[in-house]
This record gives sequence, structure tokens and C-alpha cells, in this order.
Amino acid sequence: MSRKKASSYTLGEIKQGTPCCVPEPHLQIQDLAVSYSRKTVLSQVSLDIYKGCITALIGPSGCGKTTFLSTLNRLTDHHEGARVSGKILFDGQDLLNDPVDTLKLRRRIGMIFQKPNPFPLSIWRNLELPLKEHGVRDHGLRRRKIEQALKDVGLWDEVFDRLETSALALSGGQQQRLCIARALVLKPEILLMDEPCSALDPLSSAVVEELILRLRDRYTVVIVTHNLAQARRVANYAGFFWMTERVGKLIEFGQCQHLFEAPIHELTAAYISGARG
Ligand SMILES: Nc1ncnc2c1ncn2[C@@H]1O[C@H](COP(=O)(O)OP(=O)(O)OP(=O)(O)O)[C@@H](O)[C@H]1O
Repeated sequence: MSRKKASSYTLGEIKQGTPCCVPEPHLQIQDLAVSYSRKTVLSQVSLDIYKGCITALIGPSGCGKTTFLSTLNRLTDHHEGARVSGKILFDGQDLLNDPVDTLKLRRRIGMIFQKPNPFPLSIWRNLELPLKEHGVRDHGLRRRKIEQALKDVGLWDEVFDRLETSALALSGGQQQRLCIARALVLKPEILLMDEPCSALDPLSSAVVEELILRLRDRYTVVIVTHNLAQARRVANYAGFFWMTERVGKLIEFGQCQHLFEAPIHELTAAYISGARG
């Protein structure tokens, strides 16, 4: 990653290491359980997601991390046979039991997927479309928002002279940053990221990881990652999921540094040391 590209970010200084001083819950998850066609895949999950912090979710394949993430903006509504119970408290509302406008909810809680999924349209249209869908009618305002979002993800300098070309012609890392810009353009409060670097080459992955770090303090981020080193580098808080009797459970949650350096549960210790999982 070149220094020039990194310096084109506009999100300010990176702050590393220390967890947020005064953690304030942004999402409160209480006794969450998910089943697919009556088969329970996740149960008894309770934790707070803190405002302005990055929370990393780790654990072996199949223990329910993606399913958990998908409940937070009700994407599970679109999973056939999914049943979700418990409570997810967000801004005075219970997202599972109160009436919720899911379009508005997903504007406030955006999702980034493992594989970059830009629309097969121009770079510009990728960002204009969600703004139009959410009622931003003023062309000048849309232009300013689009430019800012591209600057926020460090893409502006790379694409400003080819905004009308296809987003699919971008590299994988650029596509993923465009997808992050597409979420940021709607000014979300929370970003859910499902293994956002795992489909990228190491250099692109490093650029996206740096971007995630720069989002800290400005957005609440929940990231699922199999890359334990990455979780340690970016997260303030970490949650470790594990399967017990074929059901995913949250085994341990806490400050990232504590979880990695002094885990309380022996399963966490075994997983992060590579002895299990
Ligand atoms: N749409 C679905 N329909 C039925 N079962 C599902 C669905 N999505 C996930 N599952 C099941 O739920 C369980 C948890 O899957 P999930 O993808 O959440 O795990 P994960 O920890 O994110 O795994 P990975 O790290 O491999 O992505 C698995 O047994 C999976 O087969």
C-alpha cells in the first residue's frame, strides 16, 4: 500500500490499541436465539455492542457468527425458515418485537459482505442509486455526498476521472471500498462487516483493514473475521463463538486485549492459541 494512497483518506488520525474510555451501548442483545426450520443454530447470546467501537466476532466455521450479524439489521427476515427470538435494543426500540421499518433500519445499520458486491453499473450510479432510493432528490447534494463517501474510503483520487465507468472494472479491493462507500453515503450509525477482507489479496486486504481502523470512533462497527491477527489489530471488543452440542453460543465477550491475552474461558484460550478450532 503506498503512502500516497493512505494519505488521501479524510477520516483523520488512526487511534490504536486502547478500548473506548466510556463504553456506551449502541445495541443491546439479550438472550438471542436463531433457528432454521426448527433447528436451533444459535442460542443464549447476550452482549452489548458499544458506540464508536469496533467489535470483532471470532470462532470456528458454522458457529453462527454470520447469522448473528444478520439478525442485527433484520436480514434474517430474508432467510427462509429463520426464526429469531430474544431482544435487540436499539435507540429505544426492540428490533425483534416492535414494528420496524426495515428499509430505514438498514440505512442506519449497514452491511458489508465477504465478497464485494457492487451493482453492475457505473461507479457513480452505485452511490447515486441508494441516495435516490432514500429520497435525496437534490442533484448537487447527491454529488457532494458521493464525493465525500469516495474520499472517506480513499477512492476519490483513484477514480475521480472515471466515475462513469463500470464498477466491475475496479480491482477487488477497490470494489470492496466502493461497497463500504455505498454504505457510508447513507450516513449509517452502525456498520456490520462479514469477513470484509477474506476475498481480497493481502495488499487490498491491508488497505481495507486500514480503512476499518479509520472508521473507529466515527461509526460503530461489528466485524466477523477468521483472521485473529486482524481482530487483534482493529477491535476494541471481541466476542468468541463456539458450537456446543451443534448450537452456536457466545462463550466469551470482553475487551479485545483481555480476550486475547488473558481469556477467561479455556475454550477461548484453546481457540486463540490454535489448539482447537
Ligand atoms: N439461510 C440458512 N438456512 C438454513 N441454515 C442456515 C442458513 N444460514 C446459516 N445456516 C446454518 O446456521 C449455522 C451457522 O451458520 P453461519 O453461517 O452463521 O456460521 P458462521 O460462524 O458465520 O460460519 P463461517 O465462519 O463459515 O461463515 C450453520 O449450521 C449453517 O448451515
